[in-house]
Amino acid sequence: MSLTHTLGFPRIGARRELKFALERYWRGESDAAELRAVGRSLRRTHWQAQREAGLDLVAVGDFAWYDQVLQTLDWLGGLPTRFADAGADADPFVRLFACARGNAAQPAMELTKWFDTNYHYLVPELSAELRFDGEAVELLDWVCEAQALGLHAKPVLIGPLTLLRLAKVRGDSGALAQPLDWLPRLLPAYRRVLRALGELGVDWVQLDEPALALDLDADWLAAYREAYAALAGHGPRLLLASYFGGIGEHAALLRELPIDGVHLDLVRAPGQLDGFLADWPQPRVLSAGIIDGRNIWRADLETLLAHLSPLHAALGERLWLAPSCSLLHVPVDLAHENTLPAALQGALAFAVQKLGELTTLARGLRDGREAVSAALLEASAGRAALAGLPNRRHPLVEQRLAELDADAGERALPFAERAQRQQAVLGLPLLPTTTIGSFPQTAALRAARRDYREQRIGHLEYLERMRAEIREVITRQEALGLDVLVHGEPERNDMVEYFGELLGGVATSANGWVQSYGSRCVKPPLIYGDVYRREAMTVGWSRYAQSLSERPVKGMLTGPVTLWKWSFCRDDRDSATVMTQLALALREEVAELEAAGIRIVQIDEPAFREGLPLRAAARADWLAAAVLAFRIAAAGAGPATQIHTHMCYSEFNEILPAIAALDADVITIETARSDMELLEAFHDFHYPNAIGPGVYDIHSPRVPGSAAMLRLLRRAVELIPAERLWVNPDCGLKTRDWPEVDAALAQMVEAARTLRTELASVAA
Ligand SMILES: Nc1nc2c(c(=O)[nH]1)N[C@@H](CNc1ccc(C(=O)N[C@@H](CCC(=O)N[C@@H](CCC(=O)N[C@@H](CCC(=O)O)C(=O)O)C(=O)O)C(=O)O)cc1)CN2
Ligand code: MET
Ligand SMILES: [Zn+2]
Repeated sequence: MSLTHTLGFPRIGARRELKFALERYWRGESDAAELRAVGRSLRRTHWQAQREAGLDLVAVGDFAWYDQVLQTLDWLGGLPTRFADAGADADPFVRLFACARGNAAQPAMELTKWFDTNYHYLVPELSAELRFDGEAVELLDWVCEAQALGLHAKPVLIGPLTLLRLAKVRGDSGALAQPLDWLPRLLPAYRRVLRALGELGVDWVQLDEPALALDLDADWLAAYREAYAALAGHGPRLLLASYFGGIGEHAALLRELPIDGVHLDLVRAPGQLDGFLADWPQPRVLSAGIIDGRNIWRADLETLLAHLSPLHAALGERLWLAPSCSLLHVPVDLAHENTLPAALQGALAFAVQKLGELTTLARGLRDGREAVSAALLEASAGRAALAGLPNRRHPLVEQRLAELDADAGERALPFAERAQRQQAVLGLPLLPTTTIGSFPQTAALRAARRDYREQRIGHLEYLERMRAEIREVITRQEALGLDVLVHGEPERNDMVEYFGELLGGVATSANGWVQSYGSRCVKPPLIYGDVYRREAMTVGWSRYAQSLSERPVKGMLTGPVTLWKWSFCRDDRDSATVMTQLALALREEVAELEAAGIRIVQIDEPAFREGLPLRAAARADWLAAAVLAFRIAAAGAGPATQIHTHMCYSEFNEILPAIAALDADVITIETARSDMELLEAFHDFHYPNAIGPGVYDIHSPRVPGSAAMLRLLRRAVELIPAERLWVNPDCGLKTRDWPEVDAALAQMVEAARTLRTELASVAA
C-alpha cells in the first residue's frame, strides 16, 4: 500500500484565523496564551483534515507563527544574535516577533521571496556569535500534541543546506566568510533535534531541501554529502524533500547519501523520475509529488493512476504519494467558495481537496481502478466542463495575438526623443518627486468596500466614498508639494485581484486566501480562459483624480508579468501566450488613459524578478516573452506619454539587460534598505533611462529624517545624472498610517528641494 502524506498544509486557517489572532496580539488586544490557543486549535484542525482525508502521516512543524524559516531558526537556536536582548526574560514571542517585525532597537530581519513563489521568508543572519544551541522544545511539544491525538506525526524541518543557502553573512565573522562555513556549527543542532524526535518515537523526519533544484556549484553538492553523512543514524529515518524543480542530475549523488527516502516534484519536472527509478536502492522510499501544490486545478486522476501503476508495481510500499510541494501556496478549502461559476468550481481543488485526491490515488493503486472509478469520473467531468467553458478559447483573442505586428512592442521614438516631448508636456523640475501609487488603506476604506460588496451601501454611495478619498489624497499631495501625483488606489482591494475582478477570462474567489508574509494574505485570481478587457478598468478613477489638479496624475496599472505571476494560471496555455493576452488588454487601457488626458501611466511589475525561472538555462526564453509582453502593453501610449514602471524586491542585478529592454521612461526601484547598492548596478550597466531609487523604506513604521534621505540622494546623483533621477519611496504606502506617511513625504520633498538648490548653485 502506498503511503500518503503532505509536505505541509496552509497554516493561516480557512478563515484566516491565524492572521486575526496575530494582529490582535500585536495590537495588545490579546495575550500570548490566547494566541497560543489559536495556534493549537489550527494545528489540530489541519491534522484532522489530513486524517479525515485518509492520509497516513500528518505533517508537524509546517505550522509557524510568522514564517517557517524563522521557526526553524528559532528551534535550532539560530535567531539573529542582534535580538538576543529582545524580551530576554519575557515570553518567547517577544523575541520571535521582534526578529520578524523589528522593535525600537533593531530593524526587522530581511524579508524576501521564497524561491519563485509569492511567499516571503525571513533571511537567516549568520554572525560570528551565532551558536545554534537550540533544542526545538516547541517542535517536540507539537509532535506530542499530534501523538496525543493518536496521529502518526512526521516532523518537517527546513534542511541544513537550504537554510544556509538562503542565509546571509552579517558583519565581520572572521574565518566564517561564506554561509557554507557555518555547516559544522549547524549540524550538531540538527543532530540534537533528530535524536530528541527519535526519543519521542518519531520514525520519519522530512528535511526540505528545495535548494537542490537551483543551479548548485560543486562545493554545495559536496556539502550535501558531508551534511547528510553527519545526520544519518541519529534517530528517525530521513526523507529528503526537493521541490519547485527537477533534481535529476543529482540522482547519483542522492543515491550515495545515507538517507531513507527522497521526495520529487513530478509536477514541475516529471522527466526526472527515470533517473531515480532505474536502481533506487532498497529499502529506500520514493515520495512522488504528483498533485500540484502550486496551482488549484483538479488533478487528472485517471491519467495519474495509469502512470503510477507501473511505478507502484516496481516499488510497492516504497512508493509514497504526496503533493509536489507544501500546500502552503494554495487556499485551504473549496467548500468556502460560493460565488464561482459552477464549471469553474467543479474544476478546482484547494488544499483539502488535494488531500482527497491523494487518497483516491492510493486506493486506486491498492484496490484497482474500479474501486475508485466514481471519483475518477467526477474528476474527468470537472476538468471537461472547464475545458468546454465558452470563455476558455476566444477566436477573437487568438486572432489579435496572431495579427500582432513585429513592431507591436515598439514605442514610436527612442527614449531621448520621447523624454524631450514628455518634458515639454509635463514641465517637471529637476529630481521630480512622486509616490508609487497606493496611500494608506484605512479601516474605513476597507469597510466601504465590504459594505458595497455585501450590498449594505449602493453604487452611488460607494462612488462618493472613493471620490472623497481621491479628493483627500490629491489635496494632501498638493500640500506636500509633490510634483507627480497619484489617485491613491482606494478602490483596489489588491493590485492584482482588482484587475482579476474586471478582466474577461479571469475569476476571483471569495475566500481563496494564501499567506504572503506574516499575517498578510492575498487572493490570487484564477486565469481560466483567454483574457480580454471587458471595459475600462481604471480610466474613470484616473480621469476624476486628474480633474482635481493641474499637476500630472499618474495612471496606475499592474503589468502583464505581475498579473500572470500573482494569479493561478490555466495550465493548457504557455506563460508567453497568457502574458501576451494580458498585455493586449492593458495596452487598450493605456491608450484609453492617454485619450482621457492622462500624461503618465505607471505599469507596475513587482513580480518581474520572481517570474524568472529558477534554473539559468530556462531564463532567456522566459525573459524574452516577459519583456515583450511589457513592451506591448506600454506601446499603447504615444511618445509624449511617459511610461513608468515599478519593481520592488530588488535582487535583479543579473537581469539588468532585460530591465533596460523594457524601455520604460522611468523605473522606480527599492533601494532604501540596501543603501543604494542596487543603483551601483544600474550605474555599472549604463542603464539608459530615468530611475527613481527609493529613498524611504516603507516596510518600517519609522519615519526617516530628511537628512537620511538627502544622504541617499547625494549618493544617487553620484551614480546617475540628476537629469535622469526621480525621488520617491521604495514602494506603495497602503500598509502604512497617515501620520507616518505625511511626515515621511514632507521630509522627502524637503530633501529633494535641498538637493535641487545645491545642484543649481554648483551649476551657476
Ligand atoms: N497580490 C499581491 N501580492 C503581493 C503584493 C501585493 O500587493 N499584492 N505585495 C507584496 C506583499 N505585500 C502585501 C501587502 C499587504 C497585503 C495585505 O494587506 N493583504 C490584506 C488583504 C487585502 C485585501 O484583499 N483586502 C480586502 C479586504 C479583505 C478583508 O480582510 N476583508 C474583511 C474585512 C477586513 C477589514 O475590514 O479590515 C472581511 O471581508 O471580513 C479589501 O481591502 O477589500 C490582508 O492580509 O488583510 C498583502 C500583501 C508581494 N506580493
Ligand atoms: C508591490 S508594488 C505596489 C505597487 C502599487 N502601485 C502600490 O503602490 O501599492
Ligand atoms: Zn512595490
